Amino acid sequence: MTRIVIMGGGPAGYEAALVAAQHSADVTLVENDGAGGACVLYDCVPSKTFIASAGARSAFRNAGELGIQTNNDQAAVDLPVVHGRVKGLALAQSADVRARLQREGVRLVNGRARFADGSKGLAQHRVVATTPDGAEEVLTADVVLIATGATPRVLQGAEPDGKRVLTWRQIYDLPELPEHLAVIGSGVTGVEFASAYTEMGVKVTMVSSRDRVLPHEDADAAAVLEDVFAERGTAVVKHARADKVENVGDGVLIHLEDGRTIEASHALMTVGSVPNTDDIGLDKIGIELGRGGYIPVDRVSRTNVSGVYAAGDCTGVLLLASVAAMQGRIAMWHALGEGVSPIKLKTVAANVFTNPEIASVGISQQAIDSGEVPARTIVLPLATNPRAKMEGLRRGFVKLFCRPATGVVIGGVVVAPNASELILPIALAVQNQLTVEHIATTFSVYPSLSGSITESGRQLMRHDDLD
Ligand SMILES: Cc1cc2nc3c(=O)[nH]c(=O)nc-3n(C[C@H](O)[C@H](O)[C@H](O)COP(=O)(O)OP(=O)(O)OC[C@H]3O[C@@H](n4cnc5c(N)ncnc54)[C@H](O)[C@@H]3O)c2cc1C
Ligand SMILES: NC(=O)c1ccc[n+]([C@@H]2O[C@H](COP(=O)([O-])OP(=O)(O)OC[C@H]3O[C@@H](n4cnc5c(N)ncnc54)[C@H](O)[C@@H]3O)[C@@H](O)[C@H]2O)c1
Repeated sequence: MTRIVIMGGGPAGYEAALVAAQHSADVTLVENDGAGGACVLYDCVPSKTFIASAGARSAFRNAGELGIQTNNDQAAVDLPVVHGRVKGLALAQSADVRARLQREGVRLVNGRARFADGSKGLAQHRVVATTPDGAEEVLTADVVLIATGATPRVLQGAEPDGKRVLTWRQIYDLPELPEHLAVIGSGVTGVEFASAYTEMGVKVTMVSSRDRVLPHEDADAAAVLEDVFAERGTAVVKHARADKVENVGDGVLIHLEDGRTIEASHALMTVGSVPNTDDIGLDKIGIELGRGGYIPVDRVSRTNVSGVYAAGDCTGVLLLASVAAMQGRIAMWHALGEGVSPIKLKTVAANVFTNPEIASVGISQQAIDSGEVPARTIVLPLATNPRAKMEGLRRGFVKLFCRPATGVVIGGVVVAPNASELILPIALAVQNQLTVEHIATTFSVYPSLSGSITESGRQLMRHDDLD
């Protein structure tokens, strides 16, 4: 029986463990914090639960436009209930993951794992698990999966204190909503929290080191978000790189590299993550870290060391729970001799959980505009969609990209409420090389936002006919 040791119990680790157990391997998973990992306990699950409460407040406040008057247009936030719900759901989800792993026969060890091989190049590996009480257990493995995830990046001079200078893992301990929150870093994490706190009624200032928010996402989508921020009074300070963040007692003072300063009551640091790779004994087995401290892997999650795989945020491939889980599964299928397809990043669907949401899949508009990928494109503003009009939605769009000659769908972007749900038909098309004709001739419900997706297909098809 193949002995497998997994270091870390986030989506990469636990999904791998499930696959390995289903293939009758002997699986031990060593996890430091709790089943589900940082994804479930501190990052993805808590943030999306918080965002759900923020969205409920917005829906309540916006009901007036549709003719529904509420008695209290302020829609008060009961923060202990919101935070209690966030933490409760995270713990419940972690317990579910734990129960599932145990049901499938995975052995769980609560502790910190590190390699302890006596020399490099061995056929079997030794992993030492140190439990919270300091006890050590030595595990021998034919295959090891490193799935240790990542941790919030700390800027020197802006060390979080948990009171006024905060990481996203500390905000759910605040007794009250911040009066004025400065969100430092305008990547996905930053804009999600800026959007959610704005919806909660908090004054928010975004500190963006670039000329726009979401520098890695679709530029038109980011522009919609900036418009929404402007309409709701969320300031975006651009070309602003924070050098130092001071807790000045009754607030924070943010010093920018160019000498400007920004005052706020609290600062939320969303300046990225660093992989958890520096104290797990990689030197003992001969893995050299790549740029940013990530573990280099190939498309079936192999490291350069035989029998050692890595998956998830510690590899820096695409920092998403879905990708982590797929890398983990692929690692186990490969290690256990199953037929496996290398991971295909061009088909990954992702979503930014702002209001409106921004979902995307496949080739980007930027790759098309730069001439890297030839494509025909269409953009349909949601304002033309009957369902959007009924629901009072003014912003958002559907974009669809296809190959010029064949009409095969190669990507798309949706900016809409629930874009995370609407992207699936485009993802399905990209994954299965469907054409715009397939999309155009599929029935969508009338009236529905997804009608804009089938209409995009029809508009691109019309170009086809003219070719
Ligand atoms: C605020 C935020 C929101 C996000 N929202 C989304 C989202 O909506 N959708 C999405 O797809 N992705 C989201 N992500 C990204 C997603 O959370 C990560 O991609 C995902 O958690 C990666 O999973 P992982 O298994 O690699 O690592 P993790 O979830 O980080 O789990 C790794 C675990 O390993 C443990 N560990 C570390 N070292 C050791 C050791 N030596 N021994 C034992 N255990 C160890 C850690 O304590 C941790 O529990 C979000 C990220 C952030 C920061
Ligand atoms: N909905 C989701 O799926 C979701 C949510 C959150 C995060 N994630 C994933 O996690 C990954 C990390 O995202 P992230 O937003 O946490 O990190 P990031 O690295 O993408 O963004 C951090 C931003 O902070 C900026 N920054 C760095 N130092 C700064 C400084 N001193 N002052 C001002 N700005 C500074 C950087 O320029 C960057 O734009 C992403 O790949 C994302 O896909 C996904």
